[in-house]
Amino acid sequence: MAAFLDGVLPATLQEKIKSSKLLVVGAGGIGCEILKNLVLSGFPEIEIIDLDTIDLSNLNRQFLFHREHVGKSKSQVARESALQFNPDVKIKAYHDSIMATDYGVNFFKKFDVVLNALDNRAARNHVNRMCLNAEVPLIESGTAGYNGQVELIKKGLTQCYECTPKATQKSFPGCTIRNTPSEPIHCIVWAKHLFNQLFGETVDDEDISPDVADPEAKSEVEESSNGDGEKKIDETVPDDGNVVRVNTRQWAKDNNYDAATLFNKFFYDDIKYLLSMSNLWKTRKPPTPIKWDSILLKQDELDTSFVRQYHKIWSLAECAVVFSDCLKNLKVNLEKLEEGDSLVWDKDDQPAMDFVAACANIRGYIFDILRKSRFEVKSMAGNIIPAIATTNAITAGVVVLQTFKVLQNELDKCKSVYMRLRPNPRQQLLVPEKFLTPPNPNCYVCAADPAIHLRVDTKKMHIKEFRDEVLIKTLNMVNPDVIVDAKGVVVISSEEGETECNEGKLLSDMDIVDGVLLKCDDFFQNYELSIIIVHMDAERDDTMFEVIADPNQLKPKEENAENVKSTGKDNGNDASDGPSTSKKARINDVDDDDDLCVIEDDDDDPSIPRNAENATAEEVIKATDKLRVQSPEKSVATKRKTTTIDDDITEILDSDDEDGPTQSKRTRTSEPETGIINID
Ligand SMILES: Nc1ncnc2c1ncn2[C@@H]1O[C@H](COP(=O)(O)OP(=O)(O)OP(=O)(O)O)[C@@H](O)[C@H]1O
Ligand SMILES: [Zn+2]
Repeated sequence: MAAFLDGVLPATLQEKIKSSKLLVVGAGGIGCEILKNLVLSGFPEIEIIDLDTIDLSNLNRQFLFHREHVGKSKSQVARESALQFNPDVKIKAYHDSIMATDYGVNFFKKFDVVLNALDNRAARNHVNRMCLNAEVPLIESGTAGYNGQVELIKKGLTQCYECTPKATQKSFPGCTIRNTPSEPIHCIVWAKHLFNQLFGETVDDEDISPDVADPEAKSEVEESSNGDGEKKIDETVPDDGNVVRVNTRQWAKDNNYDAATLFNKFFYDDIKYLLSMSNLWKTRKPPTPIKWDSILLKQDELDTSFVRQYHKIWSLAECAVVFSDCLKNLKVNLEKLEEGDSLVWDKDDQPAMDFVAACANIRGYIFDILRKSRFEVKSMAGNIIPAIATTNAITAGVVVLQTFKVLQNELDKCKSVYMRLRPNPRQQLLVPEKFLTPPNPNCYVCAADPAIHLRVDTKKMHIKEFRDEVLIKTLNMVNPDVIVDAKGVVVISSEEGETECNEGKLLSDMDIVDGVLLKCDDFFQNYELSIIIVHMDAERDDTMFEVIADPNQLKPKEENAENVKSTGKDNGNDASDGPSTSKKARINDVDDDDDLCVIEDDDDDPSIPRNAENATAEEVIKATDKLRVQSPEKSVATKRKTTTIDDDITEILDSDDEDGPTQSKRTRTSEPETGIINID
């Protein structure tokens, strides 16, 4: 084996390698490369886990997989392919989620090093906690287009994955999505919401009907709204004034998902209603409602080969054909499921993707917004930064080099490394961090006695929401137990059914009010957290809750807002204070499935140093936080509801920095990056 030839690796390292056992988490773009490197480096015992099967779109960069493997388990095929390089290696493959309860702390303790090659935060957070508990060094990695990052996470020595706040999801005001779209991405988000309303898991914040509570239109619609300012999609049939109160899915089912009926509802009736909100159109171009019949004739003349021309911008009639076909297919797919189950939108699912491309473009025609090809819509809707095979390969190479250092106990040399597109003035493409970043004493995961403040309207939040949205979705617990500290009352139990009766209660019903201390415990993650409740009276559209890790952040709302305004920064973003920026969430924000996204320049973000020469060491640390960054600024100006599309990334800028990586937080654009690998 090449790596064991004398002179390739030092003899001492060879010895360490021979007696080590590694876990690779994820067998995708980076994971496959890592596995290949490990096998070629002579590692004798490797375990690899991945929950997914191989997709056609993986083949352009995941070289352990070939066409005949499509549909098969990633981890198992990766194992088989890697064994061809070296049949003597013992590789154990698991086709499973690393978050499954089978993989507890003892499972992690078996390994000398864990190598993460994941694509989502939930799993990254979880592995972070398990490795901290098991006291196993974790090498965390990620790529975004041409940028990549590798870092060591070692309990007590370095920052953990959750020491600094994560990137916030790019969010759009709900009214923009529902009433006044102006960019293709607004139409795409709306179309994804429509998919969920009709076929997926429905989420209140993903309503697609006109929003009469839009502050801009408020005065004129106040009288006509139903008191709470909301106007449900299903309540509007303006032509005949007949208000039908059923939910969207039920309404579509009752109409047998008839293309003409649905089309007229979403693209004619609702648009007519929007037009009636005349305030909205005083400074904007009004939309043009479209009737199904008006495009029907043109549909018959179509040559349907356009459907697979992914770079073509479909005409209105073509969109209507796709809309109609997808409705039929998706309806069949939905009917195959058990009653109550729903479809999950997936960019790689043909009808789901086609549906979103067609609906987004129809809305584009209505609002005179630039139309996009299916290829572009896929890129934007799937939050894809094209994965670059070479970045993955380089990143995986660095992961294995870091593994060597860990095995040789040279932890001080394991500084984070950033991959960049062009060399810096020092001719570096791989830019090392200057020092190991120490743990954050306020981290709500790796600090000695982690505690957070939770600002919440205790009279509005139910126990179930508290568990699902705060503990599971935001704080990443898997199966929490919660007791009121002073009284020992069990609020949430991890035992099934034990506290079901509490789920519908409000926090205040259970005496969880301002100042109360809750003890939360996730047995599986071996994670204990104290939560101190801070009551706030939430107004409509206010943030549902705020997680505050740094008590200094616990200032009156107005004061905080002022700070944000006056400095132009979110004051809590100081990495030295850790996840001090409050983590804010609305009930039903979309989940952050992927750490990568479609990007756009965000040159105005003043909190990001452009040039390391001008940046203090802290600023550089702050800016070089990997694929996780800052919480959102408190929105002081807007009362509009927001909706989100997936994540944000931190990207290394090609600046003239002398000293190290400078990163810029980027957000999405309508234009894919250059150098795209065709994802279809
Ligand atoms: N909880 C988890 N347990 C195990 N594996 C996971 C978990 N979450 C994600 N993964 C795996 O991590 C891998 C990440 O690889 P990568 O980023 O290349 O994604 P991909 O799905 O292969 O590609 P793409 O998302 O670009 O289509 C995927 O194979 C994914 O299945
Ligand atoms: Zn931490």
